[in-house]
Amino acid sequence: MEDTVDHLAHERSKAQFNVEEMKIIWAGSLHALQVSDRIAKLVASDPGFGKENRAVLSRKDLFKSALKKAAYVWKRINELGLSEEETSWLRFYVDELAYDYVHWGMFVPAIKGSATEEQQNKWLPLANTMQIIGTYAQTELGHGSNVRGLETTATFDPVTDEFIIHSPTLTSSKWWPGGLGKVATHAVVYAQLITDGKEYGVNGFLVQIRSLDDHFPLPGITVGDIGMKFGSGAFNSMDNGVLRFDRVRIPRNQMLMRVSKVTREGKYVESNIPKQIIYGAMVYVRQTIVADASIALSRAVCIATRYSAVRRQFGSPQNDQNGNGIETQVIDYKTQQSRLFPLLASAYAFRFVGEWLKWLYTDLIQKLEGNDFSTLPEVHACTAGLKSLTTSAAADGIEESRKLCGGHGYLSSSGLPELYATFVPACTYEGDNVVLLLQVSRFLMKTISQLQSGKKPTGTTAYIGHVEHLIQCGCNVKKAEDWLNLCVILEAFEARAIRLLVACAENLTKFANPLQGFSELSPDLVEAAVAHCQVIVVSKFIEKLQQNIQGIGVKQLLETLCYIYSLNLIHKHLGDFLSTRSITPKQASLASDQLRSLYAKVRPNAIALVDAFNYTDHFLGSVLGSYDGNVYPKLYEEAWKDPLNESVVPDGYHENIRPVLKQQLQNARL
Ligand SMILES: CCCCCCCCCCC/C=C/C(=O)SCCNC(=O)CCNC(=O)[C@H](O)C(C)(C)COP(=O)(O)OP(=O)(O)OC[C@H]1O[C@@H](n2cnc3c(N)ncnc32)[C@H](O)[C@@H]1OP(=O)(O)O
Ligand SMILES: Cc1cc2nc3c(=O)[nH]c(=O)nc-3n(C[C@H](O)[C@H](O)[C@H](O)COP(=O)(O)OP(=O)(O)OC[C@H]3O[C@@H](n4cnc5c(N)ncnc54)[C@H](O)[C@@H]3O)c2cc1C
Repeated sequence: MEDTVDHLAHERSKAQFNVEEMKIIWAGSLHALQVSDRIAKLVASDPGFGKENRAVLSRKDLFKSALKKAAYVWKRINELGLSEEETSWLRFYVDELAYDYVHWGMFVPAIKGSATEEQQNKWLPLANTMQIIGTYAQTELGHGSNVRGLETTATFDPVTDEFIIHSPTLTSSKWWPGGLGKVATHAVVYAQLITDGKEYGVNGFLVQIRSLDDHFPLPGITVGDIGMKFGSGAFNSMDNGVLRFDRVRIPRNQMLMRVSKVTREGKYVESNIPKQIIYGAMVYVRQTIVADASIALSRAVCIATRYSAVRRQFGSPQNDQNGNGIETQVIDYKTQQSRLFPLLASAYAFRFVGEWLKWLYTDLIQKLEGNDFSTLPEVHACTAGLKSLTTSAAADGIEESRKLCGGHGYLSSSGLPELYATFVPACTYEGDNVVLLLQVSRFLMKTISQLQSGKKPTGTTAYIGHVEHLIQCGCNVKKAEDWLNLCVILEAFEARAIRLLVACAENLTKFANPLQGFSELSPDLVEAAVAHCQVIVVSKFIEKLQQNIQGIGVKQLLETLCYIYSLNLIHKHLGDFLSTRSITPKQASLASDQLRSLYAKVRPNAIALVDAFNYTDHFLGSVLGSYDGNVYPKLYEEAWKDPLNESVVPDGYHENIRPVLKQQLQNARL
C-alpha cells in the first residue's frame, strides 16, 4: 500500500517565513509561478513524459526514446495551443535532451541575430514551424575555442552566384554540433569567407544537409554521430555530430548578411554593425546557461537537503515520543551544514544574477535595434564571466551534493549522477570556462587602461572608477556581528577585486611584448576575473534585497542567504582577501564565527527553502529528494526494477559462474 505520510512535515512546520511568497521570488513573479506550476503538473501527470528508465537504456533506445518524446512535445504544444511562454516551460519540465534544444536554443537565435530581414522572413517561418530542423555548426575537430582558426571555407563563385562550402582537412570536420548526427536537415555553418581570392574571416552560412524527402545526406555531405559521451543517460540522448563538405554549393543569399555581405559581383561589403554580432548566438546562450546553472544546482541542493533531513546516523541525546533513543539527522551535523548551506545560498545567488543578466541581454537587444552598440563589450564580458563562474560552481556543487547523500547519492535513482553528467559539459560548451575568463580579464585590463584617459567606467565596472578609495580603504569589522552589513561585505569584495586587477595591470607593463605578458600572467588574470564576477553576483544579490519583498520572514531569510554566500566565498578565497589586505586574519576568523550563527538561522528553514523551488517529483527524478521524504521504501522498490533483477539466476550463470564454482570445488577435492 502506498505510504501517504509526509515524513518531512515536522521540518516544514519549523519554517519561519512565508514559503508561498518565497516561491514567487524564486519564480520571478506571481504570473511566472502560476504558469510554471500549471505546466509542471501537466508534464508530471502525462505518462508520455515519463522518464523512469533512462539510465538503463542502450544508446540506440535512449536516442529513440528522446526522439519520441521530442515529437510528443511538439504534438502537445500544437494540440494545446501553448503560448511561447508555456512552451518554454513545457520543454523545461520535460527535461530530456534532444535535437530541439539546439534548434530552438542556437539555430533560431543565430538566424535572428545574423540574418537580414529578408533572410529572416524566408527562414524563420520554416524553422518556427519545424518544417526544417537546424543545428549550430561552429566547432571543428581541430578548433573549438579559437573560432578565428576555423578551417572550413566558403568560397564565392561569381560564375554561378554560389558559395562553395568545403572541408579541406580532417581537422576541419565539424565536430560536436547537437542534433547534427542523425536529425538536422539544416545547419548554420561557420566558415572562412573567401571572395575574389581574399579571406574575410569567419561568417555564418545556412546550409541544407539532408533531403527533406528521404532524410539522406545531400551530395557532397558526410554526416554522422560522434559517439558515446560521459555518463549514462545525460547527453547520450543527443546526437552530437560530425560533418564534412566536399565542395557543396549553396546560393549566395544563404550567407547570413546582417553584418557584412558579398555582392553579385563578389565584392565584400562591411556595414557599420560590429563584426562581433556574428558571435551573438553565443552571447544569447551564455546568458541562458547562467539560469541553467541555478536550476541544476537547486535541483541537487533540494535532493541533498531533503535527504539530509531524513537520513540519521549515530546516537543522539534526543528521544522520540515513545522514549526511544533516536539517531541524529545528518543535517544537524555542523560539517553537513557548512557544506550544504553555502550551496543553497549559491542557488539563490545564481538565480538572481541570472534574472539580472536576462534583463541586461534584453536591454542590449533593444539598443542594437537602434544601432547603439555601446554596451556590447560589457554584455560579452558579463555573459562570458558569469557563465564561467556559475557553471563551475554548480558542477562542483552537484558533485558535493552527491557526497552529502553518502552511498545512496551514487545510485542512479538518486538522480544526482545523471544531473552531474548532463550539467558538467556546461563548463566546456559555449566556451571553455578558462578561455571565457580570459576574455573577461582582457575587457577589465582595457577598462583599467582607459582610466588614465579619463574614461569613467560604468555598469558592472563602475566600482573600478573608485580605484583610489578602494586601494586605500580598510575593513572596519571588529566583532562577528559587524559582518552583517551589506556595504561592508561589498566593499571587501570590490577592494579585493580591484587590488588583484591593478596588480595584474602593473605586472603587464613589465613586459615589452603585451601578448607575452598576457600569456605569462594568465593564471593571475583568471583569478582577478573571478574576483570581478563575484563582485557582480554579490552586488546583484544585494540589489535584489533592496526590492519590495513581501511575506513574513522572506527578506530576512534572503539576507541570511546573501551573507552566507558572501562570507563563505571570503572563507574559500581567503588567500586573495588576506594577500590583498582587503581584510585581516582576525576579521577572517570573525567571518567564520558569523557563518556558524548564520547556518543556525537557516537550519529550521532549510526544507522550506528548497520547497520554494516548487519542483515536482517528476522534475527532480530522485528517490532521495521526493517531497514526502519517504526515502527507504522508494529506494528498495527502485532496486527491484533494475533489469538485472528480472531473473533470479542471471543470464550467463551456466557459461560463466557455474564453471568457476565447479573449478573451485574440483581444486578443493584435489
Ligand atoms: C541541466 C541543464 C541542461 C541544459 C542543456 C542545454 C543544452 C545545451 C546544448 C549545448 C549547445 C552548445 C553549443 C556550443 O558550444 S556552440 C560553440 C560555442 N563555441 C564557443 O563558445 C567558442 C569560444 N570562443 C570564442 O568565443 C572566441 O573565439 C573567443 C572570444 C574566445 C576569441 O575569439 P577571437 O580571437 O576572435 O577574439 P579576440 O579575443 O581577438 O576578440 C576580438 C574582440 O571581440 C570581442 N568578442 C569576442 N567574442 C565576443 C562576443 N561573443 N560578443 C561580443 N564581443 C566579443 C572581444 O572582447 C574582443 O574585443 P576587443 O577587441 O574590444 O578587446
Ligand atoms: C556536450 C557538448 C555540446 C556541444 N555542442 C556544440 C554545438 O552544438 N555546436 C558547436 O559548434 N559546438 C558544440 N560544442 C563544442 C564546444 O563549444 C567546444 O568544445 C568548446 O567551445 C571548447 O572548445 P575545445 O573543445 O576546442 O576546447 P580547447 O580549446 O581545445 O580546450 C582544451 C584546453 O585548452 C585550454 N585552452 C584553450 N585555449 C586556451 C587559451 N587561449 N588560453 C589558455 N587555455 C586555453 C582550455 O582551457 C582547455 O583546458 C559542444 C561541446 C560539448 C562538450
